[in-house]
Amino acid sequence: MLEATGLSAWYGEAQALHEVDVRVGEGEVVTLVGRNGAGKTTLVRCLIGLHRQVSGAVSFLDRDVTRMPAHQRARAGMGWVQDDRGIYASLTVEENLLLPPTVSGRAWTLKQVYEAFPELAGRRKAGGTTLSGGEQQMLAIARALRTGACLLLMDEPSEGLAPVVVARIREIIRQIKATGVGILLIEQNVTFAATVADRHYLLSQGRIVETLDNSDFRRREGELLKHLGI
Ligand SMILES: Nc1ncnc2c1ncn2[C@@H]1O[C@H](COP(=O)(O)OP(=O)(O)OP(=O)(O)O)[C@@H](O)[C@H]1O
Repeated sequence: MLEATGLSAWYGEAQALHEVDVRVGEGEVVTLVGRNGAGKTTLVRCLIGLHRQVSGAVSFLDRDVTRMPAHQRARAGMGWVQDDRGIYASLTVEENLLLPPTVSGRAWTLKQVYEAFPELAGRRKAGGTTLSGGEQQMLAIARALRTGACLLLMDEPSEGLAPVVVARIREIIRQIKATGVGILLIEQNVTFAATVADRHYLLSQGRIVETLDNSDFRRREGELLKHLGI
């Protein structure tokens, strides 16, 4: 559903991505793994249309979106789950859930959200920022699903969460995958990545240095941890 070919990106004169190719299929979970500064965030920003100093091509659902601005890519079905979670502090959980525009017929209803995220159902009248980190992460994911996005791009969904909450996020990702939504995760937590994804791209200095299916990734988990320093 998403395919980028020969993506290069710059910040002024400094090149941050070099001829990167990535692909995410329907119902596929793919991670971008690499050290700080490897280019993971830049790559996702290029895919969703937020970084414009770029060359190469991006296609989404068989449409060339290379020149499409970010808001149109969102309308076409790309859902961005940011690392700061982007929750509106002055709104309740339910108001946060009612806010996103619907972009497709697969948009989750409030009922579906509350069934899949009982944690949010219990907190529907609570202010957005009174939530725990895990609940905020769930709200950010649920909001993207409310739009009907068919591809979710997530920035380190496991970051800063207790192991029991990380396990819950893993469960949620699997549940979303089962609906056919494609998921691209920036993930520094190799162990989490290995338990949730089908495929992994290793980035180093703005280049994809390896593409691994999950069995190879798991087999090399120790080595990857050591060599990547992540
Ligand atoms: N706004 C910016 N201006 C100039 N250079 C930038 C900017 N943002 C990122 N860079 C540079 O681009 C390169 C890739 O950074 P990027 O943030 O994409 O990496 P990352 O893998 O996401 O790292 P992190 O995990 O720390 O977010 C780095 O060399 C970084 O210094």
